[in-house]
Amino acid sequence: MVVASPTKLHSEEHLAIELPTVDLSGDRSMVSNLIVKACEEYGFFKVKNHGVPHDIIAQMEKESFNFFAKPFDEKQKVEPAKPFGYGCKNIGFNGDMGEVEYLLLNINPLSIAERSKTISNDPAKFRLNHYPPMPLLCKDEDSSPCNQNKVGFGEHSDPQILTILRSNDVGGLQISLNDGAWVPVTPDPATFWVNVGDLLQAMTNGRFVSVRHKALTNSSKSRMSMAYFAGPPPNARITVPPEMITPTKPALYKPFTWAEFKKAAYAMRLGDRRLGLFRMEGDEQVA
Ligand SMILES: O=C(O)CCC(=O)C(=O)O
Ligand SMILES: [Fe+2]
Repeated sequence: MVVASPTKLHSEEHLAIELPTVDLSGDRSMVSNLIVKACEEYGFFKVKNHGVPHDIIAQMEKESFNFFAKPFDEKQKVEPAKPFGYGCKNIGFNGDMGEVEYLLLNINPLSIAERSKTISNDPAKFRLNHYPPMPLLCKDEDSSPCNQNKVGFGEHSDPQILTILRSNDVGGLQISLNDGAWVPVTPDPATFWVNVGDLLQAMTNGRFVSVRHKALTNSSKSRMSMAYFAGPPPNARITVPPEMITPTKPALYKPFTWAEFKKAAYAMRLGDRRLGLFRMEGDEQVA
């Protein structure tokens, strides 16, 4: 893995960074070390040689495009996304909007939970996001060229343990570094991205970072992303292994259950820092 030092691009807010890539066919202990480092540094990494057959992914992408190409009335015949179904522009329940339409699906219960003690199928969420092409926005009323991509999915972190994300070959995803700079993620349809979610940040006492990210639309091409959100069972208590709590690194968060966290998250806006609600008393940090 090579992580190049950041270099400024022409646009002030974007950094060109080579994000960590983990080759899952590599030596297991090396793979683990790379994953830990990536989760600490970025909360985000790419996996290659993941073993999911290309033709299955291609078929899923084709079926997803077929669904979103249907007339709006027809798509609306699917249940509204509460919690599973079709949604358009409205993201969540608190007024967040984006240039995205999506399908939230439940996952075959046998597929994941049988293989994992931590990840639950209760309910497991799979999300298809479709970002139709959108004309560029103009910055000001003056004569400067129109060069701003519209936001498809606004800035947020994912609440679960981790997310496995994949898109077609159209760019748009950006991740935020600790200092707030945005890094565009180069699309790579043969690979998956893994995002650390809020729960994993809490479970590691802040050692792994829940990556903030957003997706912009493209001006001429449709973008399609697929995300699997891995969460625990609702009554799971989110705790930190004792060895991760030390005098110099005291517990950052009060214990909570996933059900409590979800309830709090559903009452907040997409971009709110939910973990802030569970910080230990007297800790003035936001998340
Ligand atoms: O479309 C993307 O690449 C990101 C989507 C996303 O962040 C989400 O569904 O939570
Ligand atoms: Fe996300």
